[in-house]
Amino acid sequence: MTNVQDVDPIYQLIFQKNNLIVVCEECDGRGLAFSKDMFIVNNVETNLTNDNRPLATLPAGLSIRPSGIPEAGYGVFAERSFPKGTRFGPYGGEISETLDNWSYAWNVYGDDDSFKYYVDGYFKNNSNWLRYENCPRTVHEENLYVLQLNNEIFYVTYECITAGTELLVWYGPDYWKDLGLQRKPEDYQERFKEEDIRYVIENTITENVHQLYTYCYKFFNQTPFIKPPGKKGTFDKYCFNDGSYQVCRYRKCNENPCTNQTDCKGCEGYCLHLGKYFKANEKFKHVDTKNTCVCNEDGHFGCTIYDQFPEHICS
Ligand SMILES: C[S@@+](CC[C@H](N)C(=O)[O-])C[C@H]1O[C@@H](n2cnc3c(N)ncnc32)[C@H](O)[C@@H]1O
Repeated sequence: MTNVQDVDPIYQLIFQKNNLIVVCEECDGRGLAFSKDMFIVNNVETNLTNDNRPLATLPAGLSIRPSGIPEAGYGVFAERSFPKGTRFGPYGGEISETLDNWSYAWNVYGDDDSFKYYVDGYFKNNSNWLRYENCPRTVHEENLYVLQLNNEIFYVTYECITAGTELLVWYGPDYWKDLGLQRKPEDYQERFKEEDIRYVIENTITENVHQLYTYCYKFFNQTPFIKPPGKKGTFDKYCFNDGSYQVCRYRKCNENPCTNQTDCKGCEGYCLHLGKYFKANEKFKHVDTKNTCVCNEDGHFGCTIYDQFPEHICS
């Protein structure tokens, strides 16, 4: 049994206040300690090393589409609720000690708080979906906090996120020096009615929530995923089901039971999970590899500890 204090100083800071002891049985399989009260959203694993990589790593319940911030390019949106204290990540990218372009890079710090290296998500082929998260213009838009754990960068929600909200993380004071985007301690006080942002974080990770599940990805106008008509290739492609977007991994679309693979309307009775189809009553492992799920006749599936109706989270 390992006390969290031995594992990571940041967790010590977070959990000591709440007198929570995190033991190694509660590590997330990658050596990271976490509380059972923290909601972990892991990146989707992929072997892709081309520009589709960031989208292939996007967890269910999120989408990448044009940002609500003018001129900001793409952004990441919640497609369902995420409770406060939800941890996304880690941020993917090249580890380097120098940078040509700092727009997608985070600093990673050593034990003594000195700069260690950058994790740079500039190149899509070795990055992941977190590279698309934009920076809030004001403290009122901000809904994510950056957490470094064991040399990796994570984003944690410090409030409940409802469907349709763009996920926005403050890049830090240096990033926007020239554009004049800055934060003062008073801004946080006004927003959170607390003196110290750390206090807000400490109090986000105390909710005991059930892990949740959504069964399709949503992408909007993501050209890398649209396979040119009549062309062979390894692009992923869209399926349409009741007018909503779903995406199948092209490789796995061989398993698509539809006769026309771009039309999922004929797939009733099947469940789609991460681009794979399952027949009604068929059992399969969820992407987290822990939960057993069963496909229902209506095309939805239920998993051991997953709740299909997340609305209560923000109530
Ligand atoms: C880490 S990337 C975020 C993803 C980016 N929007 C994209 O489509 O690839 C950082 C870049 O996004 C844009 N960006 C992020 N937040 C912004 C904001 N509040 N206002 C304007 N541009 C923003 C800037 O171009 C910035 O250099």
